[in-house]
Amino acid sequence: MKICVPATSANLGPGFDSCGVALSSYLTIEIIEEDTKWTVDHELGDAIPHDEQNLLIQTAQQVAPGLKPQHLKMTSSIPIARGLGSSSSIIVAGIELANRLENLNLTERQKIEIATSIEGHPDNCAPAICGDFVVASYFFNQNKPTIHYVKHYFPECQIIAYIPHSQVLTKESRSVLPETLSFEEAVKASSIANVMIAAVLNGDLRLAGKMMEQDRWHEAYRQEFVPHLATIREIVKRNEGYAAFLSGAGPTVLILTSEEKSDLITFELEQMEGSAQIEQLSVDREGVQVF
Ligand SMILES: Nc1ncnc2c1ncn2[C@@H]1O[C@H](COP(=O)(O)OP(=O)(O)OP(=O)(O)O)[C@@H](O)[C@H]1O
Ligand SMILES: N[C@@H](CCO)C(=O)O
Repeated sequence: MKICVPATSANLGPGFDSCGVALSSYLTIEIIEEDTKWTVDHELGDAIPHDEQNLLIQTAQQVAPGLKPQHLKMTSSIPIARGLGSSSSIIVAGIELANRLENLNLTERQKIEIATSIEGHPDNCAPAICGDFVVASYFFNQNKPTIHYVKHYFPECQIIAYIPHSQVLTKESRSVLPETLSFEEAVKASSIANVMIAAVLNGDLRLAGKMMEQDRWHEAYRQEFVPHLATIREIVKRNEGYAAFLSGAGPTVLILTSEEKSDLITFELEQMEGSAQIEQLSVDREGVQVF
């Protein structure tokens, strides 16, 4: 059995902690055999545990405490701590691992609820589970966690990810956010997000892109982690791309463009100073899959 989970890009500018899109880069978990202890074979570096300390196993055990240990193989093309949902991908894989090994028959909603309670916000894990574009809300109502979510088709476009080689942990990137915003500022920020979402639903990426670049919730506070964002925005604007915005907590910047502008924008990104990997991606429409 193989579990395959897509990368995700959260926020899309003003959809902070709420909107996300699944992308064509994947984490794959393969069950090799039942064993006497948990082992995770991977080549993702020394910081990622090979034993039951791995977040994959921790999550699976949280969902199904009596799980029998397995020998697993993990491969991933989702870079860690770059803003492409690596932590959500592993949490979603852990939930699916427990689901399949214990025949729990978890529904899509139950998986989203579990993943969100671990991750703290639904904008990466919901699209990792559902695929495509997901808008979600998560709040506590009389101490009860409440989730609402809607999956919708994301318009066809070219997606370019500018992925710096340096890592930024979500925790670190959230620590610079303000604790409060004024009522006036919150109304502005929310109206921009509303138009962004409505434009995506209408298939109007030109308008959606304008709104994606007008975020007022988080990007301004995170500038220290993304000194490259301003230059990328100039390149995208000059070449009439749709938008460039911080992917999740950064430092990756996601660029949306039409097919005809994609090669030129990619070429200009490659000429930029600094070390980054540039990948052309597409929208994953399926979410987590088991083969
Ligand atoms: N394949 C993996 N196996 C085990 N743990 C992982 C794996 N991938 C990510 N993690 C854990 O998730 C952490 C990174 O999560 P973090 O939320 O900081 O970044 P991200 O999910 O890549 O970015 P973002 O949430 O902004 O999209 C890693 O430090 C590690 O603890
Ligand atoms: N909405 C989250 C996504 C990263 O986990 C953030 O921007 O901090």
